Amino acid sequence: MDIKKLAQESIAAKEFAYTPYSHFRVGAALLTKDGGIYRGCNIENAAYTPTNCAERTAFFKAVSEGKKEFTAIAINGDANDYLYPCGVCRQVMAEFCDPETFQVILVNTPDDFKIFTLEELLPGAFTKQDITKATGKEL
Ligand SMILES: O=c1ccn([C@H]2C[C@H](O)[C@@H](CO)O2)c(=O)[nH]1
Ligand SMILES: [Zn+2]
Repeated sequence: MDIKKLAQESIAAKEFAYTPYSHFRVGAALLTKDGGIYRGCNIENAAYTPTNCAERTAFFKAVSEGKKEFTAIAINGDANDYLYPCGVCRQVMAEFCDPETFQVILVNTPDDFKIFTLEELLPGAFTKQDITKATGKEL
């Protein structure tokens, strides 16, 4: 999968963003290990806190359809700059992705992006391995 294509998908994913409060649209394109792409957009709410970020929308769509292995996510916001995922979304990524290899691609334009590993963005994340260590239970 070429990065430019995933970057374009993240921009296209903003189309259905539901943002009557912030007017700030975010799109994400999540690449599965088997080459599928799940798009996500942010979905806001009058009560504010139920708002779902684009990144989590993409993850939850994929997981709800049985996908649990991912290689990369591209993210694009309306800011004309790189948009870094929030802490909650980083933690959701850590649940499903290998921190050393999963690529987080911050898209400014299809030709202008920055790539980080998840480990760089959320070093030492708390994961199910920590629970296994503490309880001896394989999860
Ligand atoms: O990484 C981010 C950061 C923000 N937002 C959304 C949440 C809210 O709808 C709007 C303004 O914070 O942008 C995302 O979807 N992803
Ligand atoms: Zn988020």
